[in-house]
Amino acid sequence: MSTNIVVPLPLDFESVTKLPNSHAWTLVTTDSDPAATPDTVPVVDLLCPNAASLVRHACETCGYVQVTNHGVPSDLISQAELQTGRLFSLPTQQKLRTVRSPNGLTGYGLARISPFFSKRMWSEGFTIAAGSQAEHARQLWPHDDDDHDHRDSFCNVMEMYQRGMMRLAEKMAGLMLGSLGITAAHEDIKWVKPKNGCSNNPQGVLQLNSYPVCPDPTKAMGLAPHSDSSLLTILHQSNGIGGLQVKEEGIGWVPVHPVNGALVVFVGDLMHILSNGRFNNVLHRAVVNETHHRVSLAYFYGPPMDVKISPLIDNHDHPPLYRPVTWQEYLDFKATHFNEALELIKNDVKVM
Ligand SMILES: O=C(O)CCC(=O)C(=O)O
Ligand SMILES: [Fe+2]
Repeated sequence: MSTNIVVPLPLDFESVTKLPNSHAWTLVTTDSDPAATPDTVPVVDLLCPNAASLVRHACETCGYVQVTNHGVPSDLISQAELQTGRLFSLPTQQKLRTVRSPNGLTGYGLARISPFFSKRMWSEGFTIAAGSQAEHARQLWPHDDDDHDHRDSFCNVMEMYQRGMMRLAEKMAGLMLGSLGITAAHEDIKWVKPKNGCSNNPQGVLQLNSYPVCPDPTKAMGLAPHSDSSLLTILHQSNGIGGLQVKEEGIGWVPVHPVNGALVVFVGDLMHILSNGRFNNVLHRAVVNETHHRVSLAYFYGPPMDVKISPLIDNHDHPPLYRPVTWQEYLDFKATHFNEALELIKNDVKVM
């Protein structure tokens, strides 16, 4: 006898004209001041000679930075956004062929953080990892010649996009760590620049997010507040359609407006650990709107699964704040404890 575990599915957004109670949150727009502006708008040109120190400052204060001259062709980014929009505009039944299994990583489904909230989010997601786009594309477009075209273009673009993201993620990891005086020669982070043929490679997961037009955005939540479990995350958001917000100390929720040609890079929880708490793993969320379908592409970059991450800046003044943890162990922790996960791996630092 088999037990069927019911996977909660995203809403069929097109079929609803009113916000269902299941998706009605309190305190969504009332807890953010629409006029709030960030203290600084951290935009860094990666070709600028002092990019490293600007990135360090942004990571220590804001916990994110918008980077320009990042080396990922704008045409590739537009193609990836186009393919993402096309994927989410498929009929629900078609998307459901790739539904993520209860313990699975890839495919179509609700935001992974959904179980921690009693209300549903106004979004749907599609996760790609370790070449999973090929299998999912076959499920999405199983038939004729037209399908072949869709399948090939989806796979090619997503493959190239992930390659571009991995290169940029390696560059950003090197820049962030280098800005703290930790170079790739450091034994503990040799994996950032693996040698050819090395099996111990950093990992990347591509999360495509879709936020459909919403009948009542003041009560809906696109993606609830969270920090990312990665080392760093590279986010592309639709041009001209805002929705991303970050929590700023003493100010509250402030919008991160898309900057033309820029990609947003977030400090993830693991980078916060590596930097011994110096880099701010900023809380962020996405809100929705009444007129535009918004998509975002988040690339989560992390260490090889079996590598222990521990604070690399430890001296007498700053003893290590956290215990060593692998990405997998941390993800398991986060899956149980969500935003409390970091607190729970803290070392008992004695204050003298
Ligand atoms: O859509 C956005 O702007 C945010 C997405 C995000 O934070 C995530 O996927 O982790
Ligand atoms: Fe995020």
